[in-house]
Amino acid sequence: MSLFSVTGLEKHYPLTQGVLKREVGRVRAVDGISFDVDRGETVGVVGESGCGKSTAATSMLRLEEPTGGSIQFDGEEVTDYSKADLKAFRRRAQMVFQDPTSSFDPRMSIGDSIEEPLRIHGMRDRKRRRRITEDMLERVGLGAEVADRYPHELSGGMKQRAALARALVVNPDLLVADEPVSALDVSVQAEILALLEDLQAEFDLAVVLISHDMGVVRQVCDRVNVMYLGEVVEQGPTEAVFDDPQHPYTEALMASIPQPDPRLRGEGVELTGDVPSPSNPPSGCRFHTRCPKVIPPADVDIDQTAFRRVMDLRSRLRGEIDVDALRERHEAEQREVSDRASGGTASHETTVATVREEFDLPDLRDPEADRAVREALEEIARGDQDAARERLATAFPTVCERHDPPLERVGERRTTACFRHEAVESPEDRSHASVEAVDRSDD
Ligand SMILES: Nc1ncnc2c1ncn2[C@@H]1O[C@H](COP(=O)(O)OP(=O)(O)OP(=O)(O)O)[C@@H](O)[C@H]1O
Repeated sequence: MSLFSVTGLEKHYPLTQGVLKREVGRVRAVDGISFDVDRGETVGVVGESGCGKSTAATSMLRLEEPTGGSIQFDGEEVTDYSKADLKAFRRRAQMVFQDPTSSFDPRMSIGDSIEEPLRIHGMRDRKRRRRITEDMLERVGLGAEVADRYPHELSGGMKQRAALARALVVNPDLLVADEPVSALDVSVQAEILALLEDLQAEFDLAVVLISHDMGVVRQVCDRVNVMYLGEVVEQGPTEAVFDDPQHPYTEALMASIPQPDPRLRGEGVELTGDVPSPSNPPSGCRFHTRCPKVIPPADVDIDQTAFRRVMDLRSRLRGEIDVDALRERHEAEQREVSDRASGGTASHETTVATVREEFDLPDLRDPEADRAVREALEEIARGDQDAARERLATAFPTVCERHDPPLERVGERRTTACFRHEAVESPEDRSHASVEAVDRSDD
């Protein structure tokens, strides 16, 4: 059994309205994630800003109360802990935060800050506390003399070293580090990560490392969990995930790592659109509204890029497309090119052309699909975005929207939640794979 594991961990925040604070919805910041970490292991949680990583970190340590799921630590259920149990747990499970400046009291010397947890956990002997503190300062590469200095006298990197010293002074078993290097200069980041690795080996720690940066994860994590909108979409040994990512979101994150050698860059998949709100996550696979590989319907002859663009148009058809603004911009551009256009008499055709251009929609080779897009564009020009959305939803159904892909095993300690995880070559295979996946998700 692992030292620490979470199963179906969930943290929802109520969305309230009015003086009576009536609950009108929920922010599903963390929506049922599961993973484990063992002694001597560093497990990463990676994803874009807002995907729920920090909430996962604080909920798994019960710094905030989770709204669901189980947390196991050394064979015990953390959600059942009494106050006294929690105090003991807080010693054994430490957290390091992103901003080393705000984690120190500016009026306290570094030494006093570091020995404070020892005092809180009952070590009365002042000299002993000081000895341990100085020893810890040496181990994090700062030197005992730093004990008498104040936070403002230290650089960001030094403060993060001191923060590690404070976390480790009580000899914990588990360390949760939330973006421990993202506030630091790039030149200092590698040093702190190397230190974290050394300390982890020395103290035989289980480490959960939270980061938005795939480069950081690659450097220090043995295994990784990729999170999107409150869910884990892929997990596995870091090497394997980087060598052969199974989820398009993982690929997209990897493509965002700066890579000077163009031969080593990923497929260049680009993410379109913003991260949707966790208070109203998309149906089916939550990533389908941005996924470069969203699965087209099997009976429509359409290439991947064109399908993505149709889906981009669809997802904006909740009244989000300001047709008048688009038209005005288009007309202004036209006026610059020629004086022929006379203001205020924009035609229906102009609007259709403008929206088509805005979404970079090509003519489709499948005549029926092409007709559906044309008719939808007409409806948009007439101001009926609902009708256009309905039409496109009917003409371009996708399994990714209708069904939630389950996390499935795709290798040794590897799982992913994507209907495309099987190698698919032809559209026939793809539709077959999708149907199988749908069948499984319906079980
Ligand atoms: N107290 C709260 N009440 C309501 N919503 C919240 C609360 N805390 C966080 N959220 C929402 O939950 C979602 C996840 O936030 P979280 O900070 O965990 O993400 P993150 O991946 O750590 O992002 P970042 O790296 O930017 O901190 C966000 O949409 C955020 O707005």
